Amino acid sequence: MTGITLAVPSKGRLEELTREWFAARGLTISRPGGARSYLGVMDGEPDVTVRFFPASEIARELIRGNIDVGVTGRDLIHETSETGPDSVTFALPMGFGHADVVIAVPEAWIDVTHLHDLADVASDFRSRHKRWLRIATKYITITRQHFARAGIAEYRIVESLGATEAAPASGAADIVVDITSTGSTLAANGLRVLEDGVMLKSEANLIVSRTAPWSDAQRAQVANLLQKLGAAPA
Ligand SMILES: Nc1ncnc2c1ncn2[C@@H]1O[C@H](COP(=O)(O)OP(=O)(O)OP(=O)(O)O)[C@@H](O)[C@H]1O
Ligand SMILES: O=P(O)(O)OC[C@H]1O[C@H](OP(=O)(O)OP(=O)(O)O)[C@H](O)[C@@H]1O
Repeated sequence: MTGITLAVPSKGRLEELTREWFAARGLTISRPGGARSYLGVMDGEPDVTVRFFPASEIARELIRGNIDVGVTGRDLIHETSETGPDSVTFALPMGFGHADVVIAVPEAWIDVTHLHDLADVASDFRSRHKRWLRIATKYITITRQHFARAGIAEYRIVESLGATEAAPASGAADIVVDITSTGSTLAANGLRVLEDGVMLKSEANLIVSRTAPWSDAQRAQVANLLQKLGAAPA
């Protein structure tokens, strides 16, 4: 195997900003096969194969070592696996895709402002309502880790694949863990972030796999690409 793989987001909010970011650093990514093709080219860099993947798959494949360098949100590396952050190097924050993974409760819960209040609520649910506090989220790993560190065990996760913020109003869950940037989706759904409820601050990052089995030539190619992008060596 020669050459290295750079994976960039194929859709969504990170796609265009990623390509603009590379272009601003003199490395133009093109998609010769059109928007439905998953193979790209970096002009003037024959050693670099560009692949377009969904942001979450980029996180998974960097951790597995199937791609060498990738662009995705920090949140997705933490969420994909507990050991995700140890399996990669965050080489460069890219200055876009800023968002926080937060714990939010219904605005009506006026006495619940901090995580320790939530711990009390969780026990109350068990003793008074005879059921678990339900948390709607797609951030299962991050939620479990954070709640375990906070010593809260009395809850259940309701896995949500979209419109997470609607879950408390619809009765599908009591509170949510989700990503937010402007806060407008939470506000529109009558939810408020706990004062100590930011679990993770995320932004798009240039990320290098630590598990990819590189030859010396590939290691040099990765170093060369990082240097051109102004990133620290991996
Ligand atoms: N509102 C937001 N503002 C800024 N960045 C965000 C926001 N929501 C998500 N992100 C960042 O963008 C990443 C990808 O989100 P996005 O919803 O575009 O993913 P996707 O993989 O394209 O979509 P899908 O989840 O539908 O497959 C998130 O993991 C996060 O890092
Ligand atoms: O704080 P805000 O600026 O309101 O952004 C937060 C919203 O953005 C993301 O959703 P997205 O726009 O990707 O929609 P989706 O969940 O339907 O993919 C996220 O899941 C939140 O719902």
